[in-house]
Amino acid sequence: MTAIVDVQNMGKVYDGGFTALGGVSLQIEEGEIIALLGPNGAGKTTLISALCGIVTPTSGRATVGGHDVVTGYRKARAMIGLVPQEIALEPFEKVINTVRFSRGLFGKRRDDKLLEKILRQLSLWDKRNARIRELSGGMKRRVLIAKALCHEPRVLFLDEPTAGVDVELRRDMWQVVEDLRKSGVTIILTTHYIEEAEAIADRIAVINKGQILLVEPTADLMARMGQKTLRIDLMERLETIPKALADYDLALAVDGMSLSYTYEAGGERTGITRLLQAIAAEGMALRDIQTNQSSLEEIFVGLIQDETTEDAA
Ligand SMILES: Nc1ncnc2c1ncn2[C@@H]1O[C@H](COP(=O)(O)OP(=O)(O)OP(=O)(O)O)[C@@H](O)[C@H]1O
Repeated sequence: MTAIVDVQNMGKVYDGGFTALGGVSLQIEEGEIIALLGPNGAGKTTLISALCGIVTPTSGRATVGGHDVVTGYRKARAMIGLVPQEIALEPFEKVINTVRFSRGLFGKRRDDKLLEKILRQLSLWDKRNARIRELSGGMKRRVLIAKALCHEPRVLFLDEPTAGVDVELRRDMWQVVEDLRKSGVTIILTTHYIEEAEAIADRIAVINKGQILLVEPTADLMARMGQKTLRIDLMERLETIPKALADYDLALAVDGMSLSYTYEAGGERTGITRLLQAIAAEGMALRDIQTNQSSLEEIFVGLIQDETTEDAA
């Protein structure tokens, strides 16, 4: 299958010499949700701005739906819906008019049926005659999505869709994104919230300092890099870790009532069987055991730190 978005070695050096993108390559398949995950200043907005023709790349190339984003700008842009980070809406305009106007900007014929479908999908139909300034922050964001969708794009870019949004609204937004995917739109979103990427993306591209560090299916990333911790609660208090268990890299809790063992969840050998046998051989009685999967957050922080350490070396 050919990628609907194909980025080849794209670079961006801003006037003044700052390299915001240092040769990024990325292929996005039709119908997927991909998250560009990275800290502030990583280059996420620059990348999507370059794909939308707002920023001119200084090297490399990219196509959207087969159209070059620079030489075939109009055709490429017609396939893209962009939901910007900043909420910039006309406060006195009615919801329906602002969305209708956006469609007109793409030279598309007025289509009230389509508008109704989009506004209903985003739970804005009841608010269609409300003025923008009367809406809550979450609704305003949904108006931005409606505006981005009204020219029937096949690819939707969401630049930090839930920045500054409370937890409940964030979940609503995740549902909106999932519903949009079901309607056939390919979605590329930027975020610094790891849990957001984990919750909704099929694949995650980790980006830092203008470089893509990895692109992987969310589940694989969790499985490949995820560590698990086995917590062993003891019946009796331990002063120190017994010598026979010294090879296991165990941590003893401050209260001496539990041991923690960290292992690679995806590894061929976890060492758990041997560890439990060694514990039994020591005559230690167990109260309980539990495992805990490390979150993508820890993985992400680990990746970014590795980069920083390598830079310093
Ligand atoms: N017009 C510009 N001129 C010069 N430097 C810029 C310009 N726009 C962005 N930058 C710089 O490029 C880097 C990448 O910015 P970008 O907005 O792409 O990052 P981001 O990953 O989207 O960050 P955030 O999560 O904070 O939005 C930053 O260091 C930023 O200061």
